[in-house]
Amino acid sequence: MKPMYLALDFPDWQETEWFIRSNELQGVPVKVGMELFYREGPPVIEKLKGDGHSIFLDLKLHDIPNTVYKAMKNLAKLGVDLVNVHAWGGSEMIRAAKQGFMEGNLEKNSRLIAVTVLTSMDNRTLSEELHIPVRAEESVLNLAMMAKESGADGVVCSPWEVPSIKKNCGSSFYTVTPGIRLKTDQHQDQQRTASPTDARDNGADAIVIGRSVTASTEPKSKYQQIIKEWKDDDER
Ligand SMILES: O=C(O)c1cc(=O)[nH]c(=O)n1[C@@H]1O[C@H](COP(=O)(O)O)[C@@H](O)[C@H]1O
Repeated sequence: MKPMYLALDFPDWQETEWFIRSNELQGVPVKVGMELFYREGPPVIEKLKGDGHSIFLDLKLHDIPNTVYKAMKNLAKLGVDLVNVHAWGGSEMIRAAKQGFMEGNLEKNSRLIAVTVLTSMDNRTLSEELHIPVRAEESVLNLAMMAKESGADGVVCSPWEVPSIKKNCGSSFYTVTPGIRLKTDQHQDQQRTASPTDARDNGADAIVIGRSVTASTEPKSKYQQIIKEWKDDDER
């Protein structure tokens, strides 16, 4: 089954562990982001791996190529499924990240992916604030093609951009889609949102789900509801 990564956006390990255990989510695929990693560091990855979780380590590296190369070499040694950089760091930075990733990577099945346009941004953010003269879909596709050319194994994008990425970058180019919300959910700071069904129907390879589950009054049943929508018909 295609993975659904649960975003463990919690302040520390204690709260994370409590949430996983009390909702019987032991062993599900998880995403570790800046909040948890900056507090707990690499040991949190070892703990989660020891508990059987596959991991998307989301630290979105974005710096000069040499710094990203060295940082990625260290991150790759943690042996996670997915690790990411910002595509806006440019082709040279992504190539450097790939070099570090390959030198440090002990798990041959892991992937380096590039974040295109954050799902919290819309066309207005791009045009009015960042002075980018193209719409989000076009910017995402340009970044995806550049990332592929530079050695990335896939991208982070919204589900709506997956079909054009697959068409232009090939079906094996991996697409991970956050900004997932059920129709009745709050969108919070997300702009380019989609439902798990939309993500599935658009051909996303993995989804990321956070607050719709973690901030829910009934996280366990919400998780089950979302994963049911995400599964292919023949897996139901
Ligand atoms: O790289 C990411 O994971 C990411 C990229 C992006 O464009 N948008 C995005 O929301 N994310 C992450 O995906 C998660 C989404 O969380 P929720 O909005 O709570 O579902 C957060 O941990 C974000 O940091």
